[in-house]
Amino acid sequence: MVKAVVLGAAGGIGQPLALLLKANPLVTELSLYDIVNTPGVAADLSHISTQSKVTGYLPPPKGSDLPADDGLKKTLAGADIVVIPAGIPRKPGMTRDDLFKINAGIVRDLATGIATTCPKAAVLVISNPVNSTVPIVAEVLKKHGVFDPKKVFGVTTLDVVRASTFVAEVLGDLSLVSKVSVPVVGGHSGVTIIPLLSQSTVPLPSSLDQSTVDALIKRIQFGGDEVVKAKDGAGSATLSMAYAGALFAENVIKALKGATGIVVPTYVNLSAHEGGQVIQKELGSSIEYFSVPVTLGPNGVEAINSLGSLSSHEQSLISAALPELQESITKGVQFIQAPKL
Ligand SMILES: NC(=O)C1=CN([C@@H]2O[C@H](COP(=O)(O)OP(=O)(O)OC[C@H]3O[C@@H](n4cnc5c(N)ncnc54)[C@H](O)[C@@H]3O)[C@@H](O)[C@H]2O)C=CC1
Ligand SMILES: O=C([O-])CC(=O)C(=O)O
Repeated sequence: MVKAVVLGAAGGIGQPLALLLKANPLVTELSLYDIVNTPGVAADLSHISTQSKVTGYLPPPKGSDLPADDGLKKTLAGADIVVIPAGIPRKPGMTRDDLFKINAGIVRDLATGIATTCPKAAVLVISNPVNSTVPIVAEVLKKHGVFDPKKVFGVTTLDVVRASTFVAEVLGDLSLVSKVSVPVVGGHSGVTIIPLLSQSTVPLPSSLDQSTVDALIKRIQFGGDEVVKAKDGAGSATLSMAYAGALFAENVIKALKGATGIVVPTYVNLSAHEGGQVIQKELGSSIEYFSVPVTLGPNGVEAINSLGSLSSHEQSLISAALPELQESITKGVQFIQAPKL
């Protein structure tokens, strides 16, 4: 039995993500929460002929005697996995960090619901800026004494999905896409996104000139901007993100149910894991959060794996990413530990 929850389920990502989870035979119960429209989305999905029972909740109406988190808590009760795509998306000209002002508070409140209702659930954070929202979730859970570093994940799967697609395009053969896997490490914004092209399962030809490789790295790092620009004010990636989020959620669910050997990059707390401490040493940095290849297991993160052998260019990309990543992590941690009045 697996109860999956989507918080922000009526949004651009939330709806197609909920659809993909409803279509997933591993999910037996699907519960949806948003501040608008969830009863309609849930009713619509509930007619799909798969086994999962679907429910949708809202906050109580204005003037209600019910506590403000009543709908949230009903949604979260008994959850095994909670996926969070709640919050505003970018418009052209904005950075992901520009979303912090609004999304930090949204994620904090949702994390409080998780801490008090389903503290053992796996929490998959999609809301941007992921580099800060994951530390926010962790700090809220710590405050309630229920933080399990094995169970909090920043979803960076879209970067991995993009890397496969763009590499296959450069190779000139999209049919290769299912064979191409590239670890993407670091964080989830601009220069903090570091595709380890030297470890691509389908190697790039050595004849490829450096400017093509540089352009490929840049396209993976700024793939989100490509979509924001094309949507021209109507938001950011939603469908590809729903695909990526459902893929990552499925891997977590499979591992929770006992599947072994699933290795995926995800943005996690490093210092809580032995393998994470090894990476910190390798990086020469005490950075607390980093996207790394992780082995999943029945308790969440089973092990943090090595970054593997890096080219000197990849090492320099990591060095360039660390200051921005550290700043975003500190901003998220301070938002909970030392909130400004
Ligand atoms: N991690 C990643 O790779 C990616 C992350 N994102 C991020 O995902 C987030 C959502 O993006 P979209 O779905 O396109 O936005 P959207 O605006 O279409 O949907 C967001 C939903 O969140 C809901 N919401 C707002 N406050 C809430 C609250 N307190 N509780 C519950 N729900 C609430 C809204 O009502 C809305 O339905 C954005 O922050 C975006 O930047 C987007 C693409 C990729
Ligand atoms: O670019 C954005 O704002 C949304 C996002 O995180 C992505 O598409 O990678």
